[in-house]
Amino acid sequence: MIKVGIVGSTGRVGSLLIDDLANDEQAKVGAVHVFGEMTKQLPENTVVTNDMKVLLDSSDVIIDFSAPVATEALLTQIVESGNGKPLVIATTGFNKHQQNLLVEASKIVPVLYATNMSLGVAVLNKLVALASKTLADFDIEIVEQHHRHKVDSPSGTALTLAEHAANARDLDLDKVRVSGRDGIIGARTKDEIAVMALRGGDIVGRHTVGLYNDGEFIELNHTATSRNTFSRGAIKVAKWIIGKDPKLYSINDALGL
Ligand SMILES: NC(=O)C1=CN([C@@H]2O[C@H](COP(=O)(O)OP(=O)(O)OC[C@H]3O[C@@H](n4cnc5c(N)ncnc54)[C@H](OP(=O)(O)O)[C@@H]3O)[C@@H](O)[C@H]2O)C=CC1
Ligand SMILES: O=C(O)C1=N[C@H](C(=O)O)C[C@H](O)C1
Repeated sequence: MIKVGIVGSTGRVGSLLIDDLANDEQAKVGAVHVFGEMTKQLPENTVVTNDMKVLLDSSDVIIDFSAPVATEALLTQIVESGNGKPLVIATTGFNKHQQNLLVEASKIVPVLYATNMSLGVAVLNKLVALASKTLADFDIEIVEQHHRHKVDSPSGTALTLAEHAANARDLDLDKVRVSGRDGIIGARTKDEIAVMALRGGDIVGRHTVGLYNDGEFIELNHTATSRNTFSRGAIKVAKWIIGKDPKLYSINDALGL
């Protein structure tokens, strides 16, 4: 059995990972990193720790749905020690330093980073690239909606969708991204890509990429209706990444897209 180590094990998705792994025939929970208190019943012999080294030593692969500072501690442990285990990183909201650490860690162990672990969003990214390139005159606007507890904005998925749109048009997203409109801001500029966030209730995750022109528009939408979509997607790619060479992989590599 593959022993999975979980960072963010007490969280909304981490908790589902524990449930999904209890029903998996190839993988089980080997160890959990606990920051606060673990109240959930764990399988017998699960290693419970607040030490990233112990977590790594007790696991064959790590799945991380946590917070940027927690992922940073995991990555730092690997970069400073020069060894570790394959990583599946799903946490969003990283700063530049944390993004660099991800790249450094991927020179030591295989790392798959995906801002969204669903098959649907992986395909949506491709559709957005195609539509953005083909419909070159259309205005691109992205809206994401999430539950009231989400702490980062805009979502990692929305930023990844925006990157696909910008890259397809040879634009630098940092230069063209708009994150708010308020007051007499002037007319929309041709290349800008707005990424707007709504928060409320228990919305699992909804992303809409609109391409608007005079006389017609297209809206490409993905809605996650269950958080298990993410936990099960992460378990699938965790099985795939074991045995791979150190490198930064995308979810498309794992899904063969
Ligand atoms: N890529 C994808 O498909 C998806 C990504 N996500 C991302 O995953 C992350 C987690 O989401 P979600 O489960 O909803 O969040 P939660 O807030 O429910 O869970 C966060 C987890 O991280 C732990 N944590 C927080 N701070 C620290 C810290 N300083 N050190 C160690 N552990 C810490 C929490 O522990 P404690 O309970 O003790 O506070 C908790 O276990 C977010 O970044 C979210 O955007 C979410 C869904 C899908
Ligand atoms: O925090 C969440 O819930 C989600 N976060 C991810 C993101 O920021 O894109 C993925 C998903 O939309 C749910």
